[in-house]
Amino acid sequence: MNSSPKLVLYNFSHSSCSWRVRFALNLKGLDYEYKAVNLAKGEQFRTEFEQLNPLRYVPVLVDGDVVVSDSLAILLYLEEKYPQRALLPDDPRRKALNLQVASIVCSSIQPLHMLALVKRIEEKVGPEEGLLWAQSSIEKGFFALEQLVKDFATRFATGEALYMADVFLAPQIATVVMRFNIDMSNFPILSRVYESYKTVPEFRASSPEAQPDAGS
Ligand SMILES: N[C@@H](CCC(=O)N[C@@H](CS)C(=O)NCC(=O)O)C(=O)O
Repeated sequence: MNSSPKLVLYNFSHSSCSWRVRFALNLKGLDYEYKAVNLAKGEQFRTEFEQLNPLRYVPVLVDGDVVVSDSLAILLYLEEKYPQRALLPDDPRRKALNLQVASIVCSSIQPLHMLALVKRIEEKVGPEEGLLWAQSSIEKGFFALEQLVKDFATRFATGEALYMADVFLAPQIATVVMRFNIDMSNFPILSRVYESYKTVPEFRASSPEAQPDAGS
């Protein structure tokens, strides 16, 4: 009998950061308990959640007595503790490329278009400025990513297999297409790999619409 406690993921259906972790858990075949933190209702500010992550952001993974927040940290933790279905290649060059893509998405793109920031810009600078700021930040990042992966991308961002770069890119592209009306024709490589992601069952199963809190 497996005595390990079940993993618990505190997350929100429509959060792209949460989507990365759901996608990785699915790829690794890890069962987890879904705990919804409804960001639209401000549930990240509840005391119980703040005790798990004082930054009050989702996702947070709980694995027994280990609590990890921040999607990149969670992915690296999962990779070490649950090495099945590796999300980082052995080759140091491709491994670095995967880490670079993941880091760019989570530190140089997503934080620049998070809803709290966009709302603040709309309030302080002007109603149209939030969307324009988000779009220019996303496009700058996507142009850089296109350059970065151009010699490696085939079916997926860094080759024929799905790796960590894809785990970060797939929800990122899906989210900005839906939310920020990004014209993906400017990004032919990202568009091509995005078409591949849409056929991956583990990605589809991790999408916002497939989650128990999708309608909330
Ligand atoms: N670097 C963090 C960022 C986490 C983050 O920005 N989470 C957003 C949702 S994608 C959030 O919880 N926002 C709540 C808020 O802004 O109050 C990660 O990758 O997990």
